[in-house]
Amino acid sequence: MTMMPGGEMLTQLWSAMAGLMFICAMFKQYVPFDVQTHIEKYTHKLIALVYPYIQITFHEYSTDGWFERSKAYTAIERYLSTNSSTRAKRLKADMVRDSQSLILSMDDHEEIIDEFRGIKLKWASRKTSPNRQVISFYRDNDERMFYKLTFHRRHRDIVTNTYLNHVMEEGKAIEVRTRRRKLYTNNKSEQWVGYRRTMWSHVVFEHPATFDTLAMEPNKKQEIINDLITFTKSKDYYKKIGKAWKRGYLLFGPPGTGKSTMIAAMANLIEYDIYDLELTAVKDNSELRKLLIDTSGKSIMVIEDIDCSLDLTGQRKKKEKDKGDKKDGDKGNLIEEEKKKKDAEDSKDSKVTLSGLLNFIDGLWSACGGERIIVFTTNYVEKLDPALIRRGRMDKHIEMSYCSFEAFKVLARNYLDLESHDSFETIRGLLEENKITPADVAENLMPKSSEEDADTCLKNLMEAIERLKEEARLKAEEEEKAKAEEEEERLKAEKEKEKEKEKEQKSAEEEKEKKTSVAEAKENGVIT
Ligand SMILES: Nc1ncnc2c1ncn2[C@@H]1O[C@H](COP(=O)(O)OP(=O)(O)OP(=O)(O)O)[C@@H](O)[C@H]1O
Ligand SMILES: [Mg+2]
Repeated sequence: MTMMPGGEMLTQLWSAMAGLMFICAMFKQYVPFDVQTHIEKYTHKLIALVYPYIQITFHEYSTDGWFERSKAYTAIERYLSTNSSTRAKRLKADMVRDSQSLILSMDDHEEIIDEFRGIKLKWASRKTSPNRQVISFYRDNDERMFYKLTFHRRHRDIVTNTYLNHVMEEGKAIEVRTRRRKLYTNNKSEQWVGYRRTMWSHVVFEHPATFDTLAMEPNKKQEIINDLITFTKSKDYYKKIGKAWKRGYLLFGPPGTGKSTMIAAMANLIEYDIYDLELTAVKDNSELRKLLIDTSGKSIMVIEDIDCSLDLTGQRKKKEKDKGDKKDGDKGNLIEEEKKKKDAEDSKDSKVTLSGLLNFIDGLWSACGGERIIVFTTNYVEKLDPALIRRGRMDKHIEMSYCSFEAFKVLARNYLDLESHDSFETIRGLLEENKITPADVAENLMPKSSEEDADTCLKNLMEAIERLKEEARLKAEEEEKAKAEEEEERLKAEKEKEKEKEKEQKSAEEEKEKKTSVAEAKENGVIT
């Protein structure tokens, strides 16, 4: 046998390929289309007889031209991004929408071998050639990507029943880990976001609060962390007990005690999106349901100041009354008040009822969309209907209260990097005697200029607490005085009343006497 020189062999290969391509072109041009389809069909059947492999394709966009990127394709992309980045030689880097980091995936026409329970599976990334006869309104690039999975037919069952599920779950988990979380809020009407109409609009959620920075009793904090983590891992448990995978938290306490901060810390801990539901902007119960259906899993649904949004009887509250109630609360925040006033005006058009809200929390629809946490916040827990906050609806009631010494220590560590200080004991005493919110403590601990150091900030805090103490004393005195005055007024009024009564009695008696003497005179014949 004579060996062909390398160059000559290559030339022959090229000419053979060119010949094949020429035949293909002729075939496509001169053989009628239906004959071509027949020939293709039988060729596939013939190949299937001798070729022992099964192929599954996953297209990036579904073939009916719909614009949504296939969820399966996205999950596979993420799954392969961890596998392919170590094995494939050519990778493409992409900043995929909603992701916070670069995604490395197989480049076009690249292939990798994955292994699952000893089975080898081949993933290939391919591109369909553009169909020039179809005019696309949406995408300027008609090339469609797809993944092709090839495996031996004896593994059909394990691949279709187990492996593909594994790929989807892994892919989704990677997506959750790498995605940017979102903060949604509801609008008054639907609008286009990307390719679909929705009532939610969103921004990237970037709140820095964590449970480390949250000032609270350590035990209570740990209990909440454990509760949240257990919840996220309890899919099978909830299924077993036949309960929708959701959990309700009621956060209550005075303004500035960290309720909103806690929600941000929760979302950061379990990496969920937040849906901040503005109930006053929801037209009616059916719109509320629509909003619920339009949320994704792994989300925290928040309704802030629930007492201001819904009356217990199902009718909206008169804001003026509410405003009066809040006068003695220390929520002196004008902007907040303005906002709430506006909400109250808006709420006049809203017909969401208490039963609508209860349905929203644990009706049949509440189970759709995967795991969900519902959080209500309120400053006045006693005003809420017991039905709304009963266990099972709001599973965990968390009181956020005034700053304790333990909570202060967290703030001192965060704001001043202090673990201990001479003044801590004095501050402990002051905090035990006085009610000051963590928001006020935090404000005093924050240096206001570069000259202010930890000592100055702690001094500021102590002075602030002393001032508060003095204010509270004066307020108490004033209240006492007002009470005494009120009592005096009441006594005076009572006396007046008594006098009036006596007077009336006296005149009645006089009248009676007069009548009796007239009668007697008549009887004696003095008067006829
Ligand atoms: N427990 C806390 N830990 C850390 N920071 C806190 C805490 N409570 C309040 N703060 C600080 O005070 C600010 C206001 O707190 P936040 O908005 O969470 O209070 P809130 O309880 O939601 O009040 P409101 O009832 O008025 O909505 C926050 O920006 C945060 O910096
Ligand atoms: Mg708040």
